[in-house]
Amino acid sequence: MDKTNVHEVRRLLHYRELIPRLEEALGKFSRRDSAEVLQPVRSSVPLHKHRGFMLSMPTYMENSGVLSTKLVCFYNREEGSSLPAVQASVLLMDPEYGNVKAVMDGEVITCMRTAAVSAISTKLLMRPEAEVLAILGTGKQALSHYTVFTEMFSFKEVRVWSRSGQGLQRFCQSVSGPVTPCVSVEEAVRGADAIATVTRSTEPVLFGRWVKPGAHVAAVGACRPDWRELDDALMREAVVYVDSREGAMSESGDVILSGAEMFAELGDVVNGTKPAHREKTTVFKSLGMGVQDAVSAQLVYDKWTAQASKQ
Ligand SMILES: NC(=O)C1=CN([C@@H]2O[C@H](COP(=O)(O)OP(=O)(O)OC[C@H]3O[C@@H](n4cnc5c(N)ncnc54)[C@H](O)[C@@H]3O)[C@@H](O)[C@H]2O)C=CC1
Ligand SMILES: O=C([O-])C1=[NH+]CCC1
Repeated sequence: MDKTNVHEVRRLLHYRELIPRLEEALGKFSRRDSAEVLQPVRSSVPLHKHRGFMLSMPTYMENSGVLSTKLVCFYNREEGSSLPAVQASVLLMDPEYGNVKAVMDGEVITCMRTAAVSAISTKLLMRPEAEVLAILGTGKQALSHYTVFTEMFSFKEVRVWSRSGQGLQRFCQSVSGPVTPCVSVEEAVRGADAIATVTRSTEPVLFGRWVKPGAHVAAVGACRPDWRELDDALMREAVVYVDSREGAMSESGDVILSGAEMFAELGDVVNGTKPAHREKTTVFKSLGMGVQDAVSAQLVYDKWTAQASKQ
């Protein structure tokens, strides 16, 4: 991917503009009004030789005139591999003519929209008196989650854990605010009010017995039907919210293998059709949706064309 494109997307995309658009898009998606959002469950092609998957994520928003698809490859790389875990491109098309209007880098979009949606779940489901955030993992998603969570909330402490000491050190050096490095998951999450799991693990790393009652967990990794980040106890005890019921039923190992009940989509809470159980332990199981990429890419495109027309 052309680096100028990556920098351009990073320059144009800001959480303060992105978050309200994503919140609105989640609400539209959960209304299942096909003129608002048409988003089939994404298709996935295994890349066995390379321990990866390619996802194709088409989305049409008829009322908004947005037609897009994201192509994203993600990999279960060996620890220490210098190859990226996620690579993506987003295509924006004209729905009337079918021509491609823009092809843009999808890596920044994926990092930012995923973290922004976790921040929305946390805003809606975390207890108001929350003080401690724990982040499990120290990769790209961990960084975007740190950025948006510290921008949006005033945590007294942000704890971070990685299974790699080097990764933990790199993370602590690269963030601009305070952070407490932790040597174990238990140390990081005991007493935490909000927990973001952003690892490439395929086995549970977060166990219910360590989680403070009433905490909110934004679970971002484990995007395959046989991959886990959370254990059965946590999934069964918590009130579980998802981005898409259909998506979670086909892709989330944490949902499918635990047999946990999905209480609501996040969009249902945005729409006020399902309650936000802030008083209980809550899990938001994030898998990522095409509509999140569509509104992010449209925002980049609108800002880019507005700036270009002034020059
Ligand atoms: N829900 C969503 O919308 C999205 C989810 N993802 C998923 O989020 C996760 C993180 O993505 P990135 O930050 O881009 O990856 P990354 O490769 O930059 O970071 C992964 C982190 O997980 C850690 N890790 C790897 N294997 C582990 C294991 N077995 N146990 C514990 N930690 C382990 C690494 O040390 C690193 O800190 C991936 O699973 C990815 O597929 C990525 C994009 C969107
Ligand atoms: O929505 C997304 O872009 C992804 N979900 C899992 C890996 C990438």
